Amino acid sequence: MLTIDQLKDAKVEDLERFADLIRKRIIEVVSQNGGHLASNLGVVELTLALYKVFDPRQDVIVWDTSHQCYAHKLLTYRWNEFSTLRKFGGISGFNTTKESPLDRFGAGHAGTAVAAALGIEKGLNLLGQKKNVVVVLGDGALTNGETLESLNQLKSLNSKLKIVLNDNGMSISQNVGALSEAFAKLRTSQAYLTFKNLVKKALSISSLGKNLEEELKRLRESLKQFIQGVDFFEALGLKHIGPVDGHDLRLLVGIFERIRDYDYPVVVHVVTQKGRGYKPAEENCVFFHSSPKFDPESGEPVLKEGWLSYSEVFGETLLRLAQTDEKLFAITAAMPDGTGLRKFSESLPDRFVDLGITEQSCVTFAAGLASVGMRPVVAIYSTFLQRAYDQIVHDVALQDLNVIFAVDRAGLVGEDGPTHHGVFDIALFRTVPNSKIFAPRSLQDLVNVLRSVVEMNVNGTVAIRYPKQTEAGIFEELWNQSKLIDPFQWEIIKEGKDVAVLAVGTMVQNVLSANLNATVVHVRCVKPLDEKTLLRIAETHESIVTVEEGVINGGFGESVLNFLNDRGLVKKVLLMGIEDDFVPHGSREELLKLQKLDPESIRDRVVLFLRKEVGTYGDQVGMRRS
Ligand SMILES: Cc1ncc(C[n+]2csc(CCOP(=O)(O)OP(=O)(O)O)c2C)c(N)n1
Ligand SMILES: CC(=O)[C@@H](O)[C@H](O)COP(=O)(O)O
Ligand SMILES: [Mg+2]
Repeated sequence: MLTIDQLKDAKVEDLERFADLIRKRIIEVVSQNGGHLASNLGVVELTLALYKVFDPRQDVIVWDTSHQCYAHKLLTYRWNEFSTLRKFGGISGFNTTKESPLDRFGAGHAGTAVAAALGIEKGLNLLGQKKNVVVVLGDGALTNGETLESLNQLKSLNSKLKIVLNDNGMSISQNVGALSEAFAKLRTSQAYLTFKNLVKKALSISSLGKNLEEELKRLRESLKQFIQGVDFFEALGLKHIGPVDGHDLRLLVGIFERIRDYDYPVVVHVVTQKGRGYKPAEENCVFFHSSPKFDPESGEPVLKEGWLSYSEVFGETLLRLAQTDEKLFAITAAMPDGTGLRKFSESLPDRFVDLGITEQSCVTFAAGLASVGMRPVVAIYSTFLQRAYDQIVHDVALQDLNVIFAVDRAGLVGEDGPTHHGVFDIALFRTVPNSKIFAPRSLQDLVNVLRSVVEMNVNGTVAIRYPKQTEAGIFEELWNQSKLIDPFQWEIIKEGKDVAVLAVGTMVQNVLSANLNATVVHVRCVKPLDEKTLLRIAETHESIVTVEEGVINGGFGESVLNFLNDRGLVKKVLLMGIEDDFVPHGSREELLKLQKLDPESIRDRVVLFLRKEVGTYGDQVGMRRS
């Protein structure tokens, strides 16, 4: 066990031992629970040096995205509880103020730290509190629009932010874009290597009382002929130190000590290695970015053989379709692997882009492509697509453009928790005029829906949502058995008595497993409603239940209520979905149970609903909470 108190008392020579302890603990727990292994192993020295000099109890340290916060958590009094990382009721994989006041700003989405830190700094100044505000920012998050917008404001806001740029050359996969190329040149240049040694020398000189930054500046000037410099920071009015070795504890402590009292904004550009100190993660940091459980000895992951994710099936299907349809174009926001597009990117590189963590730009870029007749498919996780609401409305829908949104990780994602659950997309897309929302219920259904949308030219703003889930299957068989369907038509899977359950996508299986004597309908198309089928259901059933893995507010169930109300059809209706609250982290199964969306809960609730006389919407809301 190690705490910040021990760190404060330690000598710099002890820190290497501390780094070993922290790495061991991270590997031990992540191998059991899964988690963001590679990013966390890369920032162990950086965190130790930072917390040796700054103090998260006094200063404000804001971690961008915060997927790399494990060493921070361990040092800030969560060593033992860390064994519960990402488990239901346990420690979150991200910073959250609900867990500790030392997690100063909650996050999970990238690019928020600089803006938040600027606000914090401004607020503290107005409140007369003198504190250092420090941001730890990844090179991937640096290229995000929100980060760039905020960096552009540092000078005019008279900020004194200290920004530690953690440059490992990687986003989840290889970082992209011009800035990232410039950094790559800098990292590998002879100048950086020479500079590393000179910085060490400078530190020993500055201990004699000279100003480190002046010395570094002088050194940089003298190296200018070698350095293909990143003048970027200078243009933003930021002092810039580095690049420096982010695993050299003594060097980092020395630099942080010297910048602590600067009264102007400064960027310390540190170079780290993702996965550092654990060979399997060093060798495959993409896989170990967000790792499943693995054997700590061999690094072998625990995977289910013969199971396919919806993402893989989406990627394979799109590739097949694109091989014969030259208009199809795939776009990802820094997640070629997570979205299943890796193979597409390698097979059809001219019709694929990874634009980095720029969800908004991805959508408008797609709109641009569509405006000249291409057929773009934007694959983004549901939670990150929230960022691009205006682009969906203003750049795609209002312009009548044909863009397909592959909304991955729709529904509860499990261990990543509330920052990542994809529960708002139905409500989001429902508000967009003329949009279409599809929710396949199986891998085969996903292939059929995507094929049909593309081959039957379903136009406009089209969203296809699917979960973070694997199912047994072989892609070749899914493809060979695929067929064109009318994607707008609901499917009556089972005829029953008294009650009809309208289940969206993933919920079809749970409703079937609930084993109710009910009519079960697969709502393949959430919007527009299949009015013909809904009217028939309403004519033949007294009670209707809707079940969706998304928020009830603004969700599918509400559209059914509106439809019935508009036609004066008085029915008993129960809406099931995600309540008006954030859902914590835990396994998907645990969370579905918590939300009463597992088969047993669905069964109990429907039975109770049918027993009770419920005639008003208010009663139904009451019922949902019982
Ligand atoms: C808005 C948003 N888009 C995408 C992601 C997914 N994501 C999480 S971490 C990450 C890479 C971040 O790279 P970097 O900031 O360099 O951190 P590193 O993992 O390299 O330490 C991405 C793309 C996210 N969290 N938020
Ligand atoms: C921090 C972050 O946003 C990503 O790393 C995300 O956790 C990946 O999720 P998947 O593991 O579902 O791809
Ligand atoms: Mg990075």
